[in-house]
Amino acid sequence: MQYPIQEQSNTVPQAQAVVEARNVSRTFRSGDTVIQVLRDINLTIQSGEFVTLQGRSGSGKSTLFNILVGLDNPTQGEVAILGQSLQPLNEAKRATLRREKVGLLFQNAHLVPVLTARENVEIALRMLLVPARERSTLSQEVLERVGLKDKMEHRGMELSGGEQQRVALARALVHRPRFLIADEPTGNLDSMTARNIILLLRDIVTQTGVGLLVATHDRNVVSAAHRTVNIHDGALA
Ligand SMILES: Nc1ncnc2c1ncn2[C@@H]1O[C@H](COP(=O)(O)OP(=O)(O)OP(=O)(O)O)[C@@H](O)[C@H]1O
Repeated sequence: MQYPIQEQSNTVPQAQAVVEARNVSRTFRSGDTVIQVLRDINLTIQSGEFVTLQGRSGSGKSTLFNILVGLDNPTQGEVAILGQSLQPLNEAKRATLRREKVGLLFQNAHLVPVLTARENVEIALRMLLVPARERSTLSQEVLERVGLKDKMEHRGMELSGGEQQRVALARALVHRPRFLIADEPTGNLDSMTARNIILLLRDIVTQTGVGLLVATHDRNVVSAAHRTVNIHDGALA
């Protein structure tokens, strides 16, 4: 059976824009009031690039993230993932592009507590109709990659916060996405555990060539990144 996971290669792919926002603006309407939440955003993340997004609460980070992965539409401008503009695509095609090419990581791991680490990771592959044997092999490989070789058969509820976040990272990476987007991934972790996750993210970017965008207030994440962009009142500084 064919499924859309690329063959693993030891060479990092040539730099390519994994996501590109061009002149993106977003307004919301509340009664007669129009609220401008994003203003003329231009942002490109290349493959192999680790970029952080910093901004105060309410500055527009979540709104931008939703638009970058096609969960919301800009009022003006456009977004392309790997050169494919999202705006002409219908919901089903966007969902497919997201499942195949994008990895999502959040502050909370959101594991299914009664499933094992491996089963939690396999969920991402079930949605891509990957056959059972491949699901198991790919999930084991990526769990090993995030340092959980010995905990694969532990249930989500038996893992520490840092281990759960590693499983969530494995789940976000198992289908070999080209664009990984993370919202405060170290927000719930103690500083030592957070540091390990940051080093792991950096290694993964270098080794796989995934493009990574992280919204964070964590100075250690910012200093590990190649570049930081600041958002203020919906505009990039
Ligand atoms: N659907 C909506 N309707 C009206 N206003 C909205 C809507 N979604 C977001 N906003 C407003 O847009 C602004 C930016 O919200 P957003 O959630 O993007 O900020 P944020 O930077 O992610 O904040 P935080 O760090 O607190 O999560 C806020 O003022 C919010 O109230």
